[in-house]
Amino acid sequence: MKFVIVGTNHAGIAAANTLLDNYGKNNEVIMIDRNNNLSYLGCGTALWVGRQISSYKKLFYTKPADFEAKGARISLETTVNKIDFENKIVYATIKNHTEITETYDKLILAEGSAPIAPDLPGKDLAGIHFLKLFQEGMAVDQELDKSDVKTVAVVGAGYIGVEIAEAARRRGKQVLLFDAAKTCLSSYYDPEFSTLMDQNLRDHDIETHYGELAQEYLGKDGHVCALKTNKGKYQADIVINCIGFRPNAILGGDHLKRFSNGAYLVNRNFQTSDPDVFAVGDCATNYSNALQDTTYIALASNAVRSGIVGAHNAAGTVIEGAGVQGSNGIEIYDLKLVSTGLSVKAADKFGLSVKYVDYEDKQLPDFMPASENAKVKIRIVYEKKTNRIVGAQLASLYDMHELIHMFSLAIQEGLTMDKLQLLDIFFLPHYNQPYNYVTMAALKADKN
Ligand SMILES: Cc1cc2nc3c(=O)[nH]c(=O)nc-3n(C[C@H](O)[C@H](O)[C@H](O)COP(=O)(O)OP(=O)(O)OC[C@H]3O[C@@H](n4cnc5c(N)ncnc54)[C@H](O)[C@@H]3O)c2cc1C
Ligand SMILES: NC(=O)c1ccc[n+]([C@@H]2O[C@H](COP(=O)([O-])OP(=O)(O)OC[C@H]3O[C@@H](n4cnc5c(N)ncnc54)[C@H](O)[C@@H]3O)[C@@H](O)[C@H]2O)c1
Repeated sequence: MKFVIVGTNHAGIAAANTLLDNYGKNNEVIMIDRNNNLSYLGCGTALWVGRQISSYKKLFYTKPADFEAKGARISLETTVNKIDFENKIVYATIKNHTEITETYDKLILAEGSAPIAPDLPGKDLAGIHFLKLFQEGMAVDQELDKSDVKTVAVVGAGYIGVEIAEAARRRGKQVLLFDAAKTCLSSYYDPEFSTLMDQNLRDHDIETHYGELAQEYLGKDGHVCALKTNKGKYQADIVINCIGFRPNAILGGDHLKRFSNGAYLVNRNFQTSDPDVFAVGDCATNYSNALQDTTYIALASNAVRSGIVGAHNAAGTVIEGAGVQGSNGIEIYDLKLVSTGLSVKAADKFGLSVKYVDYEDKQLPDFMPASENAKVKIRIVYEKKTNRIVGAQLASLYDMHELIHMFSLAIQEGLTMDKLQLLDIFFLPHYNQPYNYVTMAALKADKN
C-alpha cells in the first residue's frame, strides 16, 4: 500500500513513525512538507527567546534522515497545490519550480494551522510579527537583540501572547499586552484564575490592556511605530500578533466535509468524509469527552495522538481515539496555571449546565519549611444533571501540574464527583496533606 502524508510537523511525524514502525514492510511512505525544517517545538519559542534556555537547537526532535533510515521518502520545501481525490493523485511543486505528482492508496492530511492575521490598516509595515514557525521565532529573537527596539506590543493575551510577553520582558524590553477579553488566558481559565496571572504579569512590569481591540498599525518610513486600539494609541517599536490559530485545511477543497471553523471533520478514527483520506493534528477536529461532541483544539499534544490513531486506521487497524480534554498549562515567572476540560465560562458558552466547587489550601503541612510550601487554588467543574466531572483548574507557585492529568482521566472516563470524595490519595508530608485540597473540594461540592 502507498501512503502519502502532507505536512510533516508533529501530527505528520507521529503518523509517519506509526506507519514505518508498525507497517513498514511492503508499504511505501511518502512525506511532503513545504517548510525547510521539521519537528520544531514552538512550545519552546518563548523559553529560547526569553533566554531561559540557551539555544533553540534542541527544539527540533527529529530530522529527515531518521525517516529515510526507516524506508520513507521525504520531500521538504515541497508545496502540495492540489489533490485529485477521484484519481488519488497529489500535485506538488519542489522549491517553487519542479512540478511533481504522487499517487496514493491512503492519504493523511496533516496541514496544521496558521496564525490568524488581523486585516488591519498598516498590516504590511515592517516590524509586525507572528509566532508559529521557527523562522518567525528567529525573526522576533533578532528584533529583541536591537537596542533601538525598546517597546514591544503583544496583541492577544492567550498562551502565545502571555509567554512571549514574559520573554520580551526578560530581554529588558518594555512590554504592552493587549486582549479583547477582560483578562488574559480567558479561553482556558475562569476569571478567579486568570486574574492571578494578570497580577503576576503586572508585578513583573508588563503593562496589561484588556477589553482593547487592535484597530490599526501606525507606521513611520515603512516601519511600525505605534498600535491604535479602540481605547488609545500606543507607541511600539515592534508588534507581535498572537490572536489564535485557524485550521490550515485548504487542500480538501469542497471534497471534504468541514467543521464550523473550517477544520476537516473527522470521525473518532480521524477518517474524513472520504474513506481513503485521514486528517490529523491542527487541521482536523477532535472528540471532546467533556462536551461529548466534536470540537476543535489546536495543541501539539492532540496532534501527536491523532497522528498515531489516524495512521493505524489508514493502515487498516481500526481503533478509536480516546477523545481529548484540551489539557493545558502555563508557567510565567514561577506562577503555574493548569487546566483541563471546560471552565465555567466555556461550559456556559457551549450550553452545558454546570456547578463548580472552589478550594484553597497549602500544598504541604504547616510544619514543612515555608520556602518549599505554597497555597494551591483549585476549581472542579461538574455537570449539574449528572455530577459528571467536566473540568478542573489549578493555580499555584507550587509545582502541582501533574495533578491535572488525574482530572483529565476522570473526564475521559466520565467519573462523577462522588468518586473523588473517598479516592485513596496517599499522604506524605514531603508532598501533601492528609486532608488534601482535592478531597476537601470533593467533600464540599454540592451534589444535589
Ligand atoms: C509559539 C507556540 C507555542 C506553542 N506551545 C504549545 C504548548 O506548549 N503545548 C501544546 O500542546 N501546543 C503548543 N503549541 C501548538 C502546537 O505547536 C500545534 O498545535 C502543533 O504544531 C500542531 O501540529 P500539526 O503537525 O498538526 O501542525 P503544524 O505544526 O501547523 O504543521 C503543519 C505542517 O504542514 C505543512 N503544510 C501545510 N500545508 C502544506 C502544503 N500545502 N504542502 C506541504 N506542506 C504543507 C506545514 O509546512 C507544516 O510543517 C504552540 C504553538 C506555537 C506557535
Ligand atoms: N502552553 C500551551 O499549551 C500553549 C502555548 C502556546 C500556544 N498554544 C496553543 O497554540 C494555539 C494558538 O495560541 P494563541 O495564543 O495564538 O491563541 P489563544 O487562543 O490561546 O489566544 C488568543 C487570544 O487573542 C485574543 N484575541 C482574539 N482576537 C483579538 C483581537 N482582535 N484583538 C485582541 N485580542 C484578540 C483572544 O481573546 C485570546 O485571548 C492555541 O490553540 C493554544 O492553545 C498552547
